[in-house]
Amino acid sequence: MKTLYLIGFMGSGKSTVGELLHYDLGISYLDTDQMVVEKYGEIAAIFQQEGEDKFRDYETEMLTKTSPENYIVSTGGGIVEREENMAFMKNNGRIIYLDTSFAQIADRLGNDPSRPLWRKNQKDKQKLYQRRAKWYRQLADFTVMTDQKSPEDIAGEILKILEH
Ligand SMILES: Nc1ncnc2c1ncn2[C@@H]1O[C@H](COP(=O)(O)OP(=O)(O)O)[C@@H](O)[C@H]1O
Ligand SMILES: O=C(O)C1=C[C@@H](OP(=O)(O)O)[C@@H](O)[C@H](O)C1
Ligand SMILES: [Mg+2]
Repeated sequence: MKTLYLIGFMGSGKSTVGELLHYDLGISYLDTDQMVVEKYGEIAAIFQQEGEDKFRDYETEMLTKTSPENYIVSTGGGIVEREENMAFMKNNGRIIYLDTSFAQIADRLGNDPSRPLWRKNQKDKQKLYQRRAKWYRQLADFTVMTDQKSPEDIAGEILKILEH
């Protein structure tokens, strides 16, 4: 199976659904954020001490380590901030976009302090959401709407997509 990259905004469920698919399909799993944390430490600390650009370097480093076959990869919401990342995923695997409304994301994340870009004010977060939504849509081979669905239902929809 070609590697599956899950993309979407923070809180769309990439990490949660990625792990479910990993168990359902019995194939290997990676989360680019987890890989960064294991090598470089907590994300909030990286943003604070080294800046977002350095975090993006680490994120790209981890993405380019992922293999084109037999992996489920949950990406970070900002993976689309670099064109080289988008090109890498397009050339190496299949891309599924978890499309979630801003309102639902706000419900899920609340005041989560572990995501530095979620600490911005409401207007900036909405702008970021709109700017990235375009890229997610363009990049995706498939899109799954996630509002009002459980992670299990979303994983089930993806499994159906993979059967075709
Ligand atoms: N379909 C869903 N319905 C309700 N809550 C969800 C759903 N998917 C994820 N969550 C919750 O939203 C939060 C963010 O999920 P996560 O998988 O970390 O998203 P991402 O990796 O896209 O940022 C977590 O608290 C998770 O339990
Ligand atoms: O959207 C972003 O720029 C980010 C999303 C986060 O991952 P999730 O999308 O898994 O929350 C994480 O990579 C970091 O906090 C930056
Ligand atoms: Mg995640």
